[in-house]
Amino acid sequence: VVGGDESSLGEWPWQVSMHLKLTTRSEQHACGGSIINKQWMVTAAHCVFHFNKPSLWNIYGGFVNLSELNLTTPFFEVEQIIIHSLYDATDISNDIALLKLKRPVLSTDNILPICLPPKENQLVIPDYCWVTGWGYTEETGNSSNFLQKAKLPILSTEQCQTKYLSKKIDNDVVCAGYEHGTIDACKGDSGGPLTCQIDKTWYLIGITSWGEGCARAGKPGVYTRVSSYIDWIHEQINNH
Ligand SMILES: COC(=O)Nc1ccc(-c2nc(CNC(=O)CCc3cc(Cl)ccc3N3C=NNN3)[nH]c2Cl)cc1
Repeated sequence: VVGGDESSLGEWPWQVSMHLKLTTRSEQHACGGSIINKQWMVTAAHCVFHFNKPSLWNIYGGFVNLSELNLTTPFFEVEQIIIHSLYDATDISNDIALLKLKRPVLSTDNILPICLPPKENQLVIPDYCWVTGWGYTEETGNSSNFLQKAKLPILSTEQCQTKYLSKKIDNDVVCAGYEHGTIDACKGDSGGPLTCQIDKTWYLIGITSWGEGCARAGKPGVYTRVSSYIDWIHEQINNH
């Protein structure tokens, strides 16, 4: 996250770090993700598309400081990876995937699921929501040790389309960002949550997906709109 602030433990208890095992003894934060119930988490399809073997991933939750993780830190193992069948890497559409964890997550103060929104736009999305992650803090920077958070204005689909004239911006994505840029998600944040507090409840409104650079003026972040995939999510969870 560019232009964000450090989060405190327990502030975003659904946020997980997905570590990709590069060799038997080395792994690295690759993407964010969100816990949605005891045994399932949601991330971006592009995070797992080329790495769709469950044994490649270690999932860490309940922490904010990446540098405190070591090879003795407990992690969740992945049982199954379900990538949306209509995910298209060329236009990054349907950028959503579900991971079933091998064992149920025991909720603690620092590990709790985020609510899924109702399908389609039954909820009124507030003017501002929050993006969180351990991604780069500058476009040409590096990832953050501490989980970052940033509040961003939500754009209408029409507004967002005017920012990306060469792309197709439809109602399956939601855009967030200031006209002047400055604050945005960045490399390493993808798969993580865009969350909004509505009537005291936090909802997973978006999944960090793509943008043109990070925090550039007139180039908002583009997030998979979770409310467009609620039927798909429930179908997968009930059938696997
Ligand atoms: C110590 O461990 C590490 O350093 N690990 C580590 C892990 C992952 C990556 C990494 N991840 C990606 C996938 N894309 C994103 O994460 C955000 C895309 C995105 C979304 C929005 Cl909404 C807005 C802007 C952007 N945007 C555009 N340009 N840049 N960002 N690319 C790379 Cl590189 C790099 C290093």
